[in-house]
Amino acid sequence: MEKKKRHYPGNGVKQQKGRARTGMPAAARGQRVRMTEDVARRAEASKNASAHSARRDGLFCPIDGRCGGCELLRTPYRKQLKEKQERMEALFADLLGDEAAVSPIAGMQDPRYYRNKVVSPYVAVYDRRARKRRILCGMYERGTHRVIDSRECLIENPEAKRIILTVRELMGNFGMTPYDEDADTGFLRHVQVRVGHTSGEVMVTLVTREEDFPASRSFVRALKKAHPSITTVVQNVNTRKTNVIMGDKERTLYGPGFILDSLCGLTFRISSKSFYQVNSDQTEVLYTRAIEMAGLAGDETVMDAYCGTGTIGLVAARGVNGGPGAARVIGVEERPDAVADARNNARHNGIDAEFVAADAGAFMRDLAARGESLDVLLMDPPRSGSTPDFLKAACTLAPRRIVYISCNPETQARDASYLVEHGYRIVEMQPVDMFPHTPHVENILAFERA
Ligand SMILES: C[S@@+](CC[C@H](N)C(=O)[O-])C[C@H]1O[C@@H](n2cnc3c(N)ncnc32)[C@H](O)[C@@H]1O
Repeated sequence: MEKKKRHYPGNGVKQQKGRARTGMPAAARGQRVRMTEDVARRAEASKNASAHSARRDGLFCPIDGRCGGCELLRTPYRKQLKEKQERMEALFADLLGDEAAVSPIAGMQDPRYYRNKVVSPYVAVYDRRARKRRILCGMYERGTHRVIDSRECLIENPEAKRIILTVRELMGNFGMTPYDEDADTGFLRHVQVRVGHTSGEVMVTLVTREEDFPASRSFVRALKKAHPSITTVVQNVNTRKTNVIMGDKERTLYGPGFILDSLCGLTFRISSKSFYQVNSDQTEVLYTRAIEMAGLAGDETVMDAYCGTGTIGLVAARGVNGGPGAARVIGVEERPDAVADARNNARHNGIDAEFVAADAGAFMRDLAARGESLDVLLMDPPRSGSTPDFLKAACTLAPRRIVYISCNPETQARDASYLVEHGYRIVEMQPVDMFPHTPHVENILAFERA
C-alpha cells in the first residue's frame, strides 16, 4: 500500500459535534423522564426479548438502536411484512373498491446485504484516550448528523462496505483530510460505492470539496490494488456548503465512468448520479409485477414517466414472462445524465425507444396540448410524488391503464385520490418489500379508466 503523504486542504481536526435531535423542542431536550422501577424493568425485558429474536434470525448488529439505518431489526422479518401489508391496506382502504385485487407483500428470501449502493461520510474526531485523531465512517446516528463508526452492516453489500473502510485507511496514508461540515474545510466529503448485482462491476465515486486532487493516480492505484473488483473510479466535485451529497462536476479517474448490470434479462448502464434501485433482487420482482399489472397486449404506446435510466420502459418494451412487450415506449426524466444512460441502454439492448430529458409534468402537458394519445402510463416519481400538472395532463391523455410505482405510499395515496376523483379506479395493489428492516414500503397500484 502507498505510504506517500501529500498535503490536502484544511488539515485542522475538530471534535465531532452532535446536533440537536430534529423535531424535539429545546425544552424537551435533556428533560428527565421518570419511570417507575416496574415500567423500566418491563421495558428492558421487552428490549432483550426483541434482541433475542433478532439474533435468532441471524440479524445481530453491534450498533442496532443507535444507527439510523434499520429501525425494525428487532422485529422478526415475517412480522415486519405483516405490519407493512396491514399499513398499506389501511392507507388505501378508502380508495380500493370492492373489486380491487390486493396481493400479499412480496418479501425477500434472505433479507440481508441487499443494498447495492453504499454511501458513507468521513469525519475526523479527536480520540482523547488514544490521544490522536481518528476518522469515522459509517452511518448517521438516528435523528442526528453524528457519524457512528461501523465495520460491518447487515443490509449493505459486503464488498462495498470493505471499500468504504479501505478508503479510510488510505486517507491516513495519503494525508487526505475529511470534510468538516461546520467549518466547510477538508477534502473528502463522501464515498459512494455501487456494485452491479449480476455483473459484479464496482464503481467508486469520491466526492471531494475541491477539484484539485493531489496524487489522485496513486490513490486510485492503491485502492484498486486493495480491491481488484473495482472497475471504475469517478471524482465528483461538490464545492457547495450543503448536505446534498453529489455536486455537478465529475471526472473519471479510472475505467469507463459507469458500470453495467442486468435486470430482468436486460443490461443497464449506470452512472454515479443516475437513479438505480438499491435492492436488485426485489427490483426484478417490482418491475415484473408492474409490467404484469400493465396488462400489455403488444400494440400499446407506453409512457415511462420519471424513467431514470429507462429500466422500466425497456423491460416493458421487451415484455415479461414470455408475454408481449409494448409496441412503442417513450420515457421522460429530468436528469440529462440519466437520459443519456437510458438512450445507451436502449441501443445496447437493441430496443427502439425514445427518451426525453424534461420535467415530466411539462412534457405530459405538451403531449396533451398536441392531442397525442397514450395507452398505458407507467409512473415512478420521487418520494415527493407527482405534481398536479402531471396528473391533470395524465387525465387529459386518458390512458387505458396507469401503473403507479412509489417508494412513498403516503404521497402515492394523495395522487391516487386525484386519479380516482378524475375518472380512474384502482384495480390492483401490490406492495413490495424493497427495504427490509426499515419502515419503508414500495407499492404498486394499477388504475383503469372507469
Ligand atoms: C424513484 S426514481 C425512478 C427511476 C426509475 N423508474 C427506476 O426504477 O430506476 C424517480 C426518478 O424521477 C426523476 N425525477 C424527479 N423529478 C422529476 C421531474 N419533475 N420530471 C422528470 N423526472 C423527475 C428522478 O431524477 C429519478 O430518476
